[in-house]
Amino acid sequence: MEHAFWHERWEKRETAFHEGRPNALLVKHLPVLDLQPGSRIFLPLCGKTIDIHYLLAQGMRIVGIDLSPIAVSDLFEDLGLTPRISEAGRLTHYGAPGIDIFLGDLFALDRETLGEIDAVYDRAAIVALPREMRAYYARHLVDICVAAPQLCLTFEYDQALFDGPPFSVEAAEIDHLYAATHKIALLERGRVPGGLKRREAVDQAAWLLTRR
Ligand SMILES: C[S@@+](CC[C@H](N)C(=O)[O-])C[C@H]1O[C@@H](n2cnc3c(N)ncnc32)[C@H](O)[C@@H]1O
Repeated sequence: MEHAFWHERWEKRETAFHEGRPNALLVKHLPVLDLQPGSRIFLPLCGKTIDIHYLLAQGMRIVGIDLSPIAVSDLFEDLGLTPRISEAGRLTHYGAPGIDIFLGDLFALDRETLGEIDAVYDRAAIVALPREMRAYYARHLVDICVAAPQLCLTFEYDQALFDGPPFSVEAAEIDHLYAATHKIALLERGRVPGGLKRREAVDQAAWLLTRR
């Protein structure tokens, strides 16, 4: 999607993707990432997700990136933290103890700026992007995230039923995008409780991607 699309969503507060509680699949499957307190976990396209509050409460350190200044300032306000704000090349860095958030385009985030990470958590990130951008997204993550394992959550439904985002990302696409670099394990697949956009026939899947 164009940047303007997302800026407009945040300005109009059309943020139905934002969950009011920690994501159930994250809570269930976080242990597979085998992280320790102090581990640094990267959330691409992080918005102001409550999952960040949850991961901080587990003792994790967070690094995230989002395009929207509204999302980033809401996130720090919700956390009750006052960030230190500085330039980081084409991005702006918002930092507080245990948390680094970059404001700007994921594709402008390089490996050095991201720093060392222990895991990647993709929730509502790959599914937020149209098909042609997903290949670019996956290649970029592989490039900047080096050997970190990834917990990736996807939706699967008949794309003819409605337009994304969120888009349907089927198992074959995960395989196509990541099989060359990662071992891929399906942790769980099941119906999305309540469906999506008033459609019931939507599944969600949780994938563990570990670097070969
Ligand atoms: C569907 S929302 C998901 C947010 C969050 N992961 C969550 O679970 O609530 C997608 C987010 O990606 C951000 N975004 C879209 N394209 C981006 C890009 N190229 N770089 C950084 N952030 C982007 C949007 O501003 C939006 O907050």
